[in-house]
Amino acid sequence: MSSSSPAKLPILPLAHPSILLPGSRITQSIPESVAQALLSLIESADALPVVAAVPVASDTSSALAPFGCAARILRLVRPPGNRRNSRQSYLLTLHGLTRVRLPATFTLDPDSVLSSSEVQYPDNPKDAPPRKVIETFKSSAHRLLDRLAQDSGQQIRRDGYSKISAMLDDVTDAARVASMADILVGTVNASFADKLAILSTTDPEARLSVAAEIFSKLASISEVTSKIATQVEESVYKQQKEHFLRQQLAAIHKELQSLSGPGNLVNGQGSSELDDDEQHEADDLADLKRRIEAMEPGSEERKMGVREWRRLKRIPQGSVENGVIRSYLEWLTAIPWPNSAADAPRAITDRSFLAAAREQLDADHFGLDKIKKRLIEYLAVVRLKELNAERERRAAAALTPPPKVEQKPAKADSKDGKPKAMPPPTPKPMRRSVKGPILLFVGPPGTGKTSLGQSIAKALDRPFQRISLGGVRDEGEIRGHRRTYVASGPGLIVQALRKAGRCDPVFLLDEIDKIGGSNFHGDPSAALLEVLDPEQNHTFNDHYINVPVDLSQVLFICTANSLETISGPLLDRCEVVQLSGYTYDEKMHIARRFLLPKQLKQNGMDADHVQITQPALMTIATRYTREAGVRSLERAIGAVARYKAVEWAEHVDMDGLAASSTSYSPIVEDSELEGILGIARWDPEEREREERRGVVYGLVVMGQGEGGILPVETIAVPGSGRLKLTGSLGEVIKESGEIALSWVKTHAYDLCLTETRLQDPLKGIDVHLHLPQGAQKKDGPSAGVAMTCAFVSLLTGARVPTNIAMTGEITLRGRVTPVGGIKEKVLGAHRAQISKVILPWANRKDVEHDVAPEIQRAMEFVFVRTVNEALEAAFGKNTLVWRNGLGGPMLMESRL
Ligand SMILES: Nc1ncnc2c1ncn2[C@@H]1O[C@H](COP(=O)(O)OP(=O)(O)OP(=O)(O)O)[C@@H](O)[C@H]1O
Repeated sequence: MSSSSPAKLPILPLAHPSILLPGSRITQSIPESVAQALLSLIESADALPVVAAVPVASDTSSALAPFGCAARILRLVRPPGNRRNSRQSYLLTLHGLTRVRLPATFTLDPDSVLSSSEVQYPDNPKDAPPRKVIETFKSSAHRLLDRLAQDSGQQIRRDGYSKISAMLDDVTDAARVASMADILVGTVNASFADKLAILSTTDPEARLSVAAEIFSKLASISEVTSKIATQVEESVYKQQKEHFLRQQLAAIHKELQSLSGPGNLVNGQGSSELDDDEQHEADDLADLKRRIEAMEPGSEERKMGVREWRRLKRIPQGSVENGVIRSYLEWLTAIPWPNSAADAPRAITDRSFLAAAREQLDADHFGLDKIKKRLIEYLAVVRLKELNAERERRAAAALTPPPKVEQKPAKADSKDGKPKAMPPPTPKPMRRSVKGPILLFVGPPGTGKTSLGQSIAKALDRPFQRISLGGVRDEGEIRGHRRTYVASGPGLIVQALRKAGRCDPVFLLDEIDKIGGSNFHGDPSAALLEVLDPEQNHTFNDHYINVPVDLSQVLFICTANSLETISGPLLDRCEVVQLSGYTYDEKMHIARRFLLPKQLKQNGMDADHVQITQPALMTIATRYTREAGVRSLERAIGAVARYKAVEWAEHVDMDGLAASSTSYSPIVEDSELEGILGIARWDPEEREREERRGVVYGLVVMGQGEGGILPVETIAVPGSGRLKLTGSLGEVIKESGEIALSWVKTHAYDLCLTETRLQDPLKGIDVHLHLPQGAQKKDGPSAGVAMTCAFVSLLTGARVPTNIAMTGEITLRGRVTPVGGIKEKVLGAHRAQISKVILPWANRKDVEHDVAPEIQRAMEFVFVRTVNEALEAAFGKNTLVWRNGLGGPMLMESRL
């Protein structure tokens, strides 16, 4: 850059941030002293005078910028008369001509007004700026002008920007394009710094580049600003619209309410507490927020809660999605998470805990000594683990330094939903590991499985929840359904956890033998496996909640009626505790001590109002019910109590309370039972048990785990020696039938059924074997002895007395092998008033250990090793005719 043609011009400082560019105009107010100096300049000059308008470089000092603009004075306006003395009262309009440079040595004299100084006019270079630079400049200028035209609300402004745009196109002279840059930068809303940069750039090519940059920057800012403005506008519009519609809705409701008459108005003011739902809504939301804030900082559940809370805030109220998120958050915050305050430890560590637990079990249940012993062992293990965990916790607490006093508690999320910075987390207390093995109570209905579970919960002082799994076919019932499903919700486990309100309850998983296996709804028993597995259940995944739920503190107890349908892996995780049913003696005690008082209380009576005699109670147990447990017995006692309640109420109503109660007798005699409970279901003489050829009684355990007797019926029909089996028999029991018949055929000659050893005893006949009680599926190896006896009875004509029942399996060689369920079977036989039981020799120990002494005394047990011994025990000594060693028949006493 070269400088030439120095000239002397009066220097006019422009107050910051005013700046004048060549080709532009500016109007400024100036103090009177400056105006006077300018006026004298105007008067002394021939034409309109020129001054150098120099900007003040910053607002902090009065130093001038090194460049200014030579400007012609266009106008100087004197203020009206009354304001003549005020400062800055003159208005000066200047027109910028060309840029000037102040000498480096120039300093402004504060005392002189409008001092003159030498200035230099920078030379224009000979070469015009290159085309490319001009193109870039023009396109960025067009982009900015278009943007400004778009953004401006007034038509006149839009027209102005379009005209400038057209003018720019018209300028083809490369030398003039640089002055266009000055004019445009002066026109658009460029900053002081940008304008100063343009003023200080004397080289036209460089000036075009700087101007292009400024235009691009301004266009981008304008674009972003207008985008944000549109977004804000849209959201405000949406909110306004929603608010407006809600107002309208409220108004419509109000109108409708007033139309439906004053009957609906409460307090005569036309509004009820039901209308005040906005307040409730706000309260509910505040409550929800509080509960999210109370969650453990940094935990998965809290993160999920915060995320969903933010979504809830974004979604308009009343929408379906809003409801879905609300109910999800209700669930999420209602689950007792491990840190929840309700998680109070209890006196399990007390020295008296086990004694108290024993008392509790005795107070709730009669008998069941072995089971109670097992439960006390179980509780002792739970207690020991708790004590160990406690000790470890203390040791860990002693090692970790105490938290600093100034540390503030975890702060809630801020109003805008953004989590505030968390203080460093305090060390987490170690999780208590109070797990014992998972108990599985197996036994017939009504034997106290559920109530034992309740007693354990009471002893541990933990909430008890019963989860019924009978008939659960869908995995979703255990694990919950994903939120994408309509009306989805959490599964049974999470529901129970919420009801329990603590994270360490006792859960009784009832009837796990009735849970469905794998099907197209998933595999519920596989889901149960995850629940019960201590390795996995600290991160149980409920599909609805979708945050790992810790079940490691939950004590699980399962119940089942039989073990047969429980899947192997599930059984593997449980420790089986067998309950077998009660003897009549035990039932009498349970009825007197527990069932009768309970039923009297439930029916508003007491022991003075109803007294059931011992024979009457025995009759209820033996003739009105015949079950392993005591549920029907309890029901029957309840029916007696209700009957007496009606009698008592009628008596009181008629005679008044003061009247003598001679007409009302609290005693319930044996003879009255038929009038109260109807005809007894079971006949004491067991008439239906007829002693017949080909029929014997076997012993079975039914599907519910209940023991009983089962007739084995056989008949001979014309045929060709085949065996026909009916009665819903399984494979194993069918095989028992085949083996029994083969044994009889092999020994037909010895039993004098045939003349020669090779003769078939079934010549011309088929044997049909039937096990009645039709619909029940029967299987299992225990009917071999009974079937053999039935075949022998059929073919020889000898009969087995009906007071005899038998169980045991046989081999082809005629040995009797042991079977299971002896206790249940013997109890069932006792209930059915069987007096003699034939059992395998190997089951002797089971009877000695498991069968109550009073039953052992009341019944005769015959233990047999071979089929021959069994036949002798069944038919009686010397009843059957056995061929003697010489081949002739050995005549014996016959019952034919
Ligand atoms: N040994 C007992 N002492 C006192 N009451 C008992 C005893 N056994 C059972 N009961 C009572 O019998 C009733 C039925 O018992 P419970 O409901 O526990 O049976 P359950 O074995 O769970 O039956 P289900 O297999 O059908 O679920 C309860 O009222 C219970 O208190």
